Amino acid sequence: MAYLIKNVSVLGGAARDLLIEDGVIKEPAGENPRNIIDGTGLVALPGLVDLHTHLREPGREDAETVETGSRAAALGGYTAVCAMANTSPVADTAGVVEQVWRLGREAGLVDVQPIGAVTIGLAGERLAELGAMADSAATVRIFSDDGHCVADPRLMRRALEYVKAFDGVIAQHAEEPRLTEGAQMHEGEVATRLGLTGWPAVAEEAIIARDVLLAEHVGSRLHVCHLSTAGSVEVVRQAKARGVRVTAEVTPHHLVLTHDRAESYDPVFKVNPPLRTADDVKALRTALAEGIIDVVATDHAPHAVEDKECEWAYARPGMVGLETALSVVLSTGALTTSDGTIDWDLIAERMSRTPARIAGLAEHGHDPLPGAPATFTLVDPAATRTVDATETASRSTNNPYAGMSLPGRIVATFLRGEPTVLDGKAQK
Ligand SMILES: NC(=O)N[C@@H](CC(=O)O)C(=O)O
Ligand SMILES: [Zn+2]
Ligand SMILES: [Zn+2]
Repeated sequence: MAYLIKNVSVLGGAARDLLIEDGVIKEPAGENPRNIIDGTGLVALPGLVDLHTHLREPGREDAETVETGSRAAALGGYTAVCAMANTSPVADTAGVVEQVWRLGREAGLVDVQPIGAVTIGLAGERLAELGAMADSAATVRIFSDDGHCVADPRLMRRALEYVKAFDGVIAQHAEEPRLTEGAQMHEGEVATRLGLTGWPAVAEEAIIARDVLLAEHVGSRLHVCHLSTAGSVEVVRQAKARGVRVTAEVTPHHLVLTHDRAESYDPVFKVNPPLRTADDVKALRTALAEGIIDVVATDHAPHAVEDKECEWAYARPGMVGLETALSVVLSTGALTTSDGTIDWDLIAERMSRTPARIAGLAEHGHDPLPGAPATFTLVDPAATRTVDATETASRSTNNPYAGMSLPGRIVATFLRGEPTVLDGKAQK
């Protein structure tokens, strides 16, 4: 079906019309199609790409499935998500990554690109079959033991060496396990006051420092998951200045929430790495604007009610984030031009083009202009909404923004010319 989008601003530019036909964007000419979308006041962005999503299938379909997570992603303006490997069974074989990839195709809401585990069962002892996953139908290029750190430096080195052959990348959950035993939240004054065991910033920074040296030594690609401290920013800054092939992501929640949220003892705020200090938040925003942090990635981590609505110490870490990511980023004002207006080009860079490039997703990250694949999203930047945790396509409601008023609303999302979202509603 063809669509005509009238009067839409592409990346903040002057209003124009776009024809969506045969899976691509065209210059409108001749007879107009019957389906017309009024784009007045809307901004077209390349479909967002998430490098870090937990879809929970196989194994915890009560918390999320590939389909429900894909729907949440489309509603958040995403057209591709990279699915983390910490499922049950773990995505550490060609069979499991192909299963996730196939479920994503069947759901048809976003492209689901599986991430493969680095080590068998995420146990940190033996390398998984990285080559078989790379050669599989899922063509895995990103490998991660996320949820766990590849703590053994020899294994990390081997993994970096191995993926170099096919330009793969190791995405590290940077957490020195000996420094975070029993940790419940960020190590600092709030943890001291609440009497909770702390997760010190240096547990993250020490691993990132080690890994950039390993990546430099091997000449391979390292990606730092959910970077959360000002010190980590400095380690990455120095490594980039030396030419190390390192990229880094920040989550929306680490850009707005701080460790004092734990004072509520509400486990919805329990997450790894933990919410940090206001100074860290400031440093992360600046680093994202500068490009020391390359991308925003959601770390969408849905959890079933019984794993969240319990005592803080027993609750699983993680929070949902796909449906609110763009709004949260807009709310920070971090990606603005010198006159304070939203820098849509920079948003496209951090949330679509760069993640697409890191993941090797050639069909994503293209500006929505004639000639490009019709894989894009339409945002209403003037809209505001109050977040309701239960109004979600996700199976889980562990939403830390509940009750907050956030700017921006996704009006439509298209994947290869097919609408996955129209009028803010999922089409499948
Ligand atoms: N971020 C989290 O707190 N939890 C993630 C794992 C992870 O990203 O480390 C999860 O799988 O629930
Ligand atoms: Zn992690
Ligand atoms: Zn994660």
